[in-house]
Amino acid sequence: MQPSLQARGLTRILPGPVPTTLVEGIDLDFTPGDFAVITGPSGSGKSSLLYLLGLLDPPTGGDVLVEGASTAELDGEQRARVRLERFGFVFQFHFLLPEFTVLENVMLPMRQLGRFHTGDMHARAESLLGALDMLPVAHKRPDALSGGQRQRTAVARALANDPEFLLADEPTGALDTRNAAAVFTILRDLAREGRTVIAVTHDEGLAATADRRIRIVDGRLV
Ligand SMILES: Nc1ncnc2c1ncn2[C@@H]1O[C@H](COP(=O)(O)OP(=O)(O)OP(=O)(O)O)[C@@H](O)[C@H]1O
Repeated sequence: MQPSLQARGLTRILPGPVPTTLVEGIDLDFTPGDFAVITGPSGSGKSSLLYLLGLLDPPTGGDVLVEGASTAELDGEQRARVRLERFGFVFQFHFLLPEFTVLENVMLPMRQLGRFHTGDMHARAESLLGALDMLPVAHKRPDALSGGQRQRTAVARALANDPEFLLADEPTGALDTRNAAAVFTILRDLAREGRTVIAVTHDEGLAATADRRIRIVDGRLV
């Protein structure tokens, strides 16, 4: 199968009197349906790699290819557009907007993309929340939810624009064991639907449930 996302010699070194190497020389291929985890010791560069793959940070060397197309020459605005259209992100802390309801939070990326009519956005957000058993709390604000519910809202929001790539940085880091396992099951199911799902995790038990494990030490693949 043709890779959907590729890293080629991916490198990010922060300049300074003593340059800091975050990741160096990473080559990876991902295909639709991949459920991959990135593991490694604290400070090894896991988040840095994920942020590079998600076009959140620019590399200082190498390239990320999306559906075979180089992103090396894109400016900040073009990278943001690719992210909005093709990537969904889930972080350890959900970053939901507290003044909006769950439903409104999920609709926000659709508003940004500007591709959906209001009625369609509403229906789509309800459908995403329904699939994650979140409809009963769709009209609540994030501070009225449990940690697991907030993270499921964050997953629904990440799916708002039907991304090919779902990237998650320690998505279960703030959850208890049961909710953490539930979030991982959701991620696996999303990969089964044909998305490319890549998650950073410290949790060895959860990592063992992924199809593929990418281990990184001192910014390099091992
Ligand atoms: N903006 C930055 N400026 C300076 N150093 C940074 C910056 N971002 C990351 N680092 C350093 O780069 C290394 C890799 O960081 P990164 O967050 O990618 O590691 P990680 O494996 O995700 O760590 P953790 O598991 O603790 O979250 C660490 O030593 C970190 O301190």
